[in-house]
Amino acid sequence: MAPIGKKRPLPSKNATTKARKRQKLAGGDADYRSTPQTSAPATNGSKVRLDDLKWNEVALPDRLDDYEGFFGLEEIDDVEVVRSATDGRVSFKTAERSTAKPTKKRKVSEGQHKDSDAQEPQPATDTPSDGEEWEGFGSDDQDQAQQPNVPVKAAPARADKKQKKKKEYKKDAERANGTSEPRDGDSNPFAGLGDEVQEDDVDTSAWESLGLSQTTLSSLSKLKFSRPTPIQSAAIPEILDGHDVIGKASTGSGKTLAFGIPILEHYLGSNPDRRKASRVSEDIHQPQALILSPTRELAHQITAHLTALCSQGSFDGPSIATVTGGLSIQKQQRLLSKADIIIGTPGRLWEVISQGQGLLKRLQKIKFLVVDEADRLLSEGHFKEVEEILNVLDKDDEDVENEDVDSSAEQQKRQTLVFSATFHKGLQQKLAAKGKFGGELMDKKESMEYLLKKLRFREEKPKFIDVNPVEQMAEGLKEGLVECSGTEKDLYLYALLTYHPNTRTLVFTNSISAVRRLMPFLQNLSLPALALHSQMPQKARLRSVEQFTARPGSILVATDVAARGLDIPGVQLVIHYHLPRAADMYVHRSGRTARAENSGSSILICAPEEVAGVRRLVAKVHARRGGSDSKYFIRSLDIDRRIVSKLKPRATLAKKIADTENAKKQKKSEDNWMREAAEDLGVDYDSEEFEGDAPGRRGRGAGRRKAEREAGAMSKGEVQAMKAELRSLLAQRVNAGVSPRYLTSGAVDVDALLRGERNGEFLGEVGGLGLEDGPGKA
Ligand SMILES: Nc1ncnc2c1ncn2[C@@H]1O[C@H](COP(=O)(O)OP(=O)(O)OP(=O)(O)O)[C@@H](O)[C@H]1O
Repeated sequence: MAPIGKKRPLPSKNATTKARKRQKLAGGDADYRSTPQTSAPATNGSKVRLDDLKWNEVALPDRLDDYEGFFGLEEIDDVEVVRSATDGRVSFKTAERSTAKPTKKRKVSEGQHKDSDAQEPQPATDTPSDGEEWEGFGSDDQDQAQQPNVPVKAAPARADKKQKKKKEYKKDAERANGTSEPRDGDSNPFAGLGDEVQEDDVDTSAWESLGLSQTTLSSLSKLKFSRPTPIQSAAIPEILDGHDVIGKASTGSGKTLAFGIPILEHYLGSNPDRRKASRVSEDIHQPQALILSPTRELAHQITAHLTALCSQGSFDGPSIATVTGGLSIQKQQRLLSKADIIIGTPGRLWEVISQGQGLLKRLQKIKFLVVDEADRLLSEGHFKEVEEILNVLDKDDEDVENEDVDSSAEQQKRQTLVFSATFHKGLQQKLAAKGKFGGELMDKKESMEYLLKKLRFREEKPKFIDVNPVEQMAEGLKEGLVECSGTEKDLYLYALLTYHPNTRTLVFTNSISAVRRLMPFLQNLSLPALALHSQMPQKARLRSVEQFTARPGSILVATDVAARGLDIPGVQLVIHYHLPRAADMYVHRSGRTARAENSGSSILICAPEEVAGVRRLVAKVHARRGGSDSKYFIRSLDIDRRIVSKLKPRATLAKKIADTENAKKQKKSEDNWMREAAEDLGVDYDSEEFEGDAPGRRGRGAGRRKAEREAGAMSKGEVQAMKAELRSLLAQRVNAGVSPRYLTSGAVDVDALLRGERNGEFLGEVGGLGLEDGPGKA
């Protein structure tokens, strides 16, 4: 039998019904009435009052919503439920000796609370008639009650442990909030000095000058964030003072909490009784903040960061709705109806707003509008949707359906927070002009100035905070480039990955087709590669990020959809397989490593003809930091070509297998498409006739087509033979020819490499990148 469960008491709805029940009970036929009503220990097998049983709160995963109404569910061990044969009423017998203890809450079984759940706490010493309205299970509860004498299953020990831990958290937070009962010795002003800091907590005195609440400090302490980052120190007080803020700080420097903490503070301030607020209200919420993100993954990540911050304390945190494409719109709409904070990508957000359902009106009353990765959101690509969202946020009264909002007054209240690690030149200049945008700019619809104007800062001069005007790359980042011919990029990628076994690596390409091509290539070489690009189904995208986060040595091959904002701990290496198209993108891609004061490496793979351009691009990024006279020169990594040549046969074979399989897949889907088209037209389709080298069909791409055809024409047996050959190559040791260090199974034999010898010999001279210290140390 399942443990008996009951819900956290809800407020009484009907006092009259309650009184009626009492009367009925006074008539005296409920079994509990025969239970001795004392706090003395119940003896083995004795009947006990429901309230006197040892209820344990069921541990549920930490989350912010109410877990489908199951928060407060309690269960109990070692109790027998006995149903009377005469009147069907049930009573409870403790299977073992237990001490009845008074409880503060009413103990109500699910489905039974409608009248009784608002009763005042009843001590165990109450007389039977005092406030007892438990009537036993009614006939609706046949499943549970029809089986007398079935022992209740023991609650898992893990739940007890978690429960204990939760209580500790709660106590800490209550102390932090000043809401707990005074502890022994609290009357002594020095009593706290001797207290040991909880194992889970860190000293947060460095945050104190920012004027945060004890609740937030307690959460930060539990997150082990002992001090604010520079952008947090600079931005939080300004935001708390009600200013619009434009914040610029390098990648991985904590910008999310720079706006997240003030939003939490606002939430705490406007909901002094958080428990009540979230329990009682079934009403549609008024969201307080709207956070715009350029990518779905970043939106989910911001949600995760804010959830982590809000789930540390004892308060009921804000309800957060993440509104991104690719996931159920209905579910998101449901979440939106009770959201305090909305985080979304412009496309889906616009779709939801356009469907009506009152979201628009509520969005017009938000207190914070956050534009994260602003230079991306305010540039082409997202321009249209952001513009539309900003338009409706500030729509004039007469334009809004059923509008009853004084929009200009509401706009005055909204704070606008704009954050990014990079601002393109135009945007930065405009932002530096601090909100002074002329009316004539309204004509230039496609201009950034127009959008900035649309942001409608509440102040003429938003606070512009640039914490790293001379340093936009993360401090712990090492940069280098590897030069190779254009046709050898795959081989050099393999060489770099081979040199960094068990290293969480992000490989950036400029196209989805490159991701699709590289995936089977790397997987054939037994490398743990995962894909991420915008044409993958959203669930697969999130799964890739999840697996990449969970598996320390994995490799994520991605387009620039992963370049911005993604905060995956322990990314040690970023490889630019294709060169970034712009300097800003180089900053963001490279910023996926060396985050939050960690170190990491960023390596560009370039063809000889690309080197000059790359040097210029990287110098441009660094020029901003060093002034005009200190030109940054990115180093070439001198890879040991002997090792690379030893890797070549396996790379070539892996590529051939991947190409063959791709070509076969492609041919199949093309064949299907052509056949269907032919059927529609009512003509015969002969693939060979169609593919023949008809005169005049030669030209651009003919060579590639021929190679694809050949690859696609390979028999299954031939592919199997290639796979067997690759397997045997991967199993062989690759002798460097200079010392006994070997590469096996697509990964470096780390033990051999680390046996007192410098790994630098593999890559040649790689000083400056830290690679000579061995894999994972970069
Ligand atoms: N005060 C702090 N102390 C220690 N770690 C922190 C602090 N604030 C944030 N972090 C952590 O630093 C990491 C990077 O933060 P975040 O993702 O906000 O960076 P970002 O500046 O937004 O980067 P990007 O520009 O790439 O989006 C996160 O893992 C976050 O949990």
